[in-house]
Amino acid sequence: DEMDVDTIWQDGSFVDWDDATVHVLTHGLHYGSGIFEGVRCYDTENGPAIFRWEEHLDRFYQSGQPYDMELPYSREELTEATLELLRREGLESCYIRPVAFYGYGSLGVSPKDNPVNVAIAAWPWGAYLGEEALERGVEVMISSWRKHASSQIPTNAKTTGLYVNSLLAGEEARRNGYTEAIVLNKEGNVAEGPGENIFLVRDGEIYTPGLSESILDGITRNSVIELARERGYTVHDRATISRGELNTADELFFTGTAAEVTPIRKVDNVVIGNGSRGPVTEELQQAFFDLVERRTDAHDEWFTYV
Ligand SMILES: Cc1[nH+]cc(COP(=O)(O)O)c(CN[C@@H](CCC(=O)O)C(=O)O)c1O
Repeated sequence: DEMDVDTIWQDGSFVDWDDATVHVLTHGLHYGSGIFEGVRCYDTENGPAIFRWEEHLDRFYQSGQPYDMELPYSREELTEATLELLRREGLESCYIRPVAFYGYGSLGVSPKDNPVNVAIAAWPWGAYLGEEALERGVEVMISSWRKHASSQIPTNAKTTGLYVNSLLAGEEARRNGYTEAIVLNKEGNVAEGPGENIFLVRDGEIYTPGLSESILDGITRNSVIELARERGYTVHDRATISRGELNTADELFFTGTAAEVTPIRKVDNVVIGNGSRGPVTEELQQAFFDLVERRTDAHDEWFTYV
């Protein structure tokens, strides 16, 4: 395949990439009844290392909870399968995609006794929003689609079906010539990106929406908050950010496993700060990459070496 990866772990065994298929009457395909994770492995000075695997695994199991979806594999089994997959494929810097879903059985909204299927794939994945984005930043649009409220669907679960909200918002932005969207919540305050959390810098202090704003509890978000506080920044990690504050921000940036730390340089064609990566963003982006590529021995407990 084009990703130059031959095998996928599926329901307990390693299968050829082309054979990793499901039945068209799979429950998850019809009703979005699946959960997934996005994890990065970095090629570090001490060899390939998966960033915060334990926290991603925690969230993977937790994401199934609202749907009574119990994964039929232990943490050890999923961890060993992932390490074995990366070793077999000789993957060093890569993106890991665990997914679980109600499988083939009865149809109808209730998953009844349909099996829970689990797969883990991995492939090389570069800068999520484009190589130049990390340095120059991206131009975003505030989507006309709002984020679903956490009272309607648990926004802290990475539910596959929910990502049609992200698709609607992100494609609307790209259709209009922007790279990515910002999604407001039903109160009209800032939630996050379609696949990223968002941070705002103003007068040297850092703000990011909290869980009450209907966001995903991002692992990169939490890591960057810790890195910022270690560097003496005041971080308001349960902020309510109004739409208007985006325009008067000194700096804005996205965080995510795929997006890493991506500056935002324009919102709806309004220039943010100096119109490129801001100084605080650059400092935290550099700290993040120094950390994940192990040019520092800080937070070694965040790394699972392959
Ligand atoms: C809605 C959403 N919010 C925030 C984040 C950042 O969370 P974290 O990765 O734990 O820092 C992600 C991850 N988005 C994943 C899926 C991207 C995709 O295109 O699929 C990712 O970054 O892997 C989200 O999907």
